[in-house]
Amino acid sequence: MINPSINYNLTSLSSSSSGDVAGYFISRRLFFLQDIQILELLLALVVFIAIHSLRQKKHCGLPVWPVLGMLPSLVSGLQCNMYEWISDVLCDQNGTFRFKGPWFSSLNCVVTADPRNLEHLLKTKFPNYPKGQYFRDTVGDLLGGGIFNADDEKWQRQRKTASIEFHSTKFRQLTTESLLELVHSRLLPVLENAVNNSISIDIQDILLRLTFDNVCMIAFGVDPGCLRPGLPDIPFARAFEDATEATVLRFVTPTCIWKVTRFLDLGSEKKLKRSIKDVDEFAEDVIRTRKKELSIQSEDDKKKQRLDLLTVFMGLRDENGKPFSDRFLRDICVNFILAGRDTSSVAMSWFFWLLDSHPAVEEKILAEICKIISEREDLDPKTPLVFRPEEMKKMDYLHAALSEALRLYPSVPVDHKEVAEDDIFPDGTVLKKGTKVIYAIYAMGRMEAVWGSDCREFKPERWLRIIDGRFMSESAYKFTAFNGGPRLCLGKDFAYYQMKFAVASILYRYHVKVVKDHPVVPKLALTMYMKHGLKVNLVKREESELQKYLNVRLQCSSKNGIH
Ligand code: HEM
Repeated sequence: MINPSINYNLTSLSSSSSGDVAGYFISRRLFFLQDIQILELLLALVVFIAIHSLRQKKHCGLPVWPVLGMLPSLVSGLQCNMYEWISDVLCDQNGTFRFKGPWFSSLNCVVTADPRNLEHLLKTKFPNYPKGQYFRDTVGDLLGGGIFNADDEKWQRQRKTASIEFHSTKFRQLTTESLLELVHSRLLPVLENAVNNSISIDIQDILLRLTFDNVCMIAFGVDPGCLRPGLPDIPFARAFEDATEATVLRFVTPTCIWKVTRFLDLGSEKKLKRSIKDVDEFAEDVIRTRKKELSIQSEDDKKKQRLDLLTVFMGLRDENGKPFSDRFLRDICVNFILAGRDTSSVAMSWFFWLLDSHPAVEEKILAEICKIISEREDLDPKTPLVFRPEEMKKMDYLHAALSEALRLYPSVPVDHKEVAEDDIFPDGTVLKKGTKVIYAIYAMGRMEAVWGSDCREFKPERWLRIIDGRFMSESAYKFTAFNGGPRLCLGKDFAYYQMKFAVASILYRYHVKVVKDHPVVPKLALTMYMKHGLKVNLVKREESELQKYLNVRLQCSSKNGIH
């Protein structure tokens, strides 16, 4: 901007100093200053017009910059909470927008949170929306040909076999028994130790250890012991975590760059290579040992003893009638560990965080638990309380509260598909072959159009039938935390069972109080971890507190606690 006072002085000085050398120089200097100011003004104007004209190119409400596309908006979204940023844009754009990334990146995609589009891509036109080559390339080093990363027949074969296994009575028995053992002989003692020593704990870390031990039992039939006293550092668990973190980085790095870095064995690619090597060594060791064990067992023993996925797949043949390769067996197990490890534990962490600020919900959960156990005919107050499978089924309010936590904080916040042939979404979005489609599960929970004006509130009641208070499920295309259609989460029932069992066992014994001012933000990862974990203090429940809910008197053998 021109300063008007200088302009005024300029005119008066130049006119009053004609013939005066000093005045001449002064006036020249001031003219020079004026020239500079005009130049500055022109320059500012050019920059302003350039910026303005570039910014004028808006698409879906977001500025599109030359070369960079919408990247600057994404980067500013990343500074705060990326999932909130996506939610805001989607709410603004009625549920779908097209993201234009830099020309050199792989970020161009269509982002949607419209249930009609989700039903279309997950069910109606399922074959037209595979995981695709981009996803396979990006996660291939870690996941290989496992279920998460496979399409078509390769996926179908694994899905079918695993589905039969997951729904078999024996398998359910194995998983419930191993969970019971882990909760009662590892989780609760670790929590009790924290209470007795008055120490805060990171409950997300504890729950991750619980589900890691549990899923390794299911997948490999081995117990890594992450939740043993002292919470030891388990190299396999660490390698697994490092490998998933480094893999996620590939999604936000241009493909050509991470491929060159991988070739040169630098940075996160070096870390990825090393951690995958450690994961592979662990898997190879387990596979070798299992093969040896099976080779010296009779057929009858084999059937009786092991029900883990590794043993099941070892007994099968591929499409050529040959046993599966060790590499493929490794891929199957690694994929199941990824599927079952973080998802349930982060869901429980967000649940405990929400509960901390919703005491009325905690009261209702407690009332429900107590009502259920008071119906036991053989309730023995002297023995530690272990919830029974049939009791878990009756916990409708807890089921609703966990679903509500998952609606607001889905363990998989965004998911990905690729368009196989040109298509049009029900909302009219045109999709060219090869387009990447991101479905924003986190954003869906925040869309008024989907959940109503109270969508951001934590209200388990929205999941209950008014007439009898029983749990009421929702369409998988509106509540997509477990995916939907043919690729619906295979572990959904088990996950609910596991979460209800662990949460009920904890809440019955302790108040879980989040440490004051503990920062809670999601981490950018495949699964929605809390970036700083969840620091909590546990407070033992008094017997008198539960008395108001129980019809029967609980006599605790310990002084003031609940078994
Ligand atoms: C709260 C817990 C869980 C949540 C929110 C959850 C969510 C999901 C989601 C969103 C998918 C789709 C992923 C994709 O295709 O990109 C999925 C798939 C899958 N989940 Fe879960 N999951 C949970 C727990 C589990 C557990 C405990 C297991 C097994 C032990 C499991 C096994 C699987 C498998 C095998 C698939 C792949 C299905 C397929 O592609 O056909 N999940 N899950």
